[in-house]
Amino acid sequence: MSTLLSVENLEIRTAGRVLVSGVSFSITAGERVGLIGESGSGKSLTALAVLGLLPDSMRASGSVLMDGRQIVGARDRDLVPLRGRSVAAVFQEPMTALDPLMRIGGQVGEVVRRRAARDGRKPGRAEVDAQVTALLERVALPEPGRVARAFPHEISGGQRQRAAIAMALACRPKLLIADEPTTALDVTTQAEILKLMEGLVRDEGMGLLFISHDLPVVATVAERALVMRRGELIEEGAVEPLFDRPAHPYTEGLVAAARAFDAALETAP
Ligand SMILES: Nc1ncnc2c1ncn2[C@@H]1O[C@H](COP(=O)(O)OP(=O)(O)OP(=O)(O)O)[C@@H](O)[C@H]1O
Repeated sequence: MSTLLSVENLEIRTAGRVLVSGVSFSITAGERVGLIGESGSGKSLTALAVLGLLPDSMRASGSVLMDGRQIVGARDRDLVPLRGRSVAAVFQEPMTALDPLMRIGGQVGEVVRRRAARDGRKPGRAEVDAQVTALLERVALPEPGRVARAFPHEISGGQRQRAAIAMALACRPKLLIADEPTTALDVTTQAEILKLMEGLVRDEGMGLLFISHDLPVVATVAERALVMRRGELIEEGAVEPLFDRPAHPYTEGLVAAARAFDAALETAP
């Protein structure tokens, strides 16, 4: 399998503080990888570095090769074509991806148009509308026609996240980065969206970098997991052996905490 993303010795600093250090990993085409670790361990910054979206106050060094292009040190305008075509992202709060003043259909349609323009095509209104409906159906949104006409505040949080996933899918990226995409949702919606994402990524043959502090969630979607602690990658491996027989005491602690939480849920009245 060809390497889609290769991160080598990534370091991220701000104002003399090292936030991420010595992080190296790679993702092959179509591979689903989880990135886990407690809050503040550097997961989101690592994802932002891959997207070339670190805040101006931060400096990255090392190498991030996305689809053969170097992200570290690249100018923003050189990264624009890469975003969408090679990599797209879904974040915890879908409103980060959605414009509150634009109808859902218009927003998804805009991505469809941009994607077509990249291939040198200019689809007509009917074709764009048909693709928007197909995408909204693909993410299992009920009544896609109504959702397309709705503004973001007129649909539920779970439906907004499905719309954000539809926009990411419309780009047809080779790698999808999902940063805690279900954390803000109730447990049932969370399970539905995880199942949906896992199926979509598998069907489309996309790579997935799925970030979460929640081990069972990562085990649902990923084949391999990376464990971060205090800005460093401390363990990685196939999900099942990693969770069944963690080598690092920190991973062991994460697993034990997840098990204790599950047990508490089962015994709850
Ligand atoms: N804009 C910023 N300026 C300064 N420090 C920051 C900034 N963003 C994050 N950090 C720090 O960098 C470290 C890593 O943060 P990051 O958001 O990557 O963690 P995380 O593992 O994604 O946590 P969470 O699960 O809570 O999102 C933390 O110590 C955090 O306080």
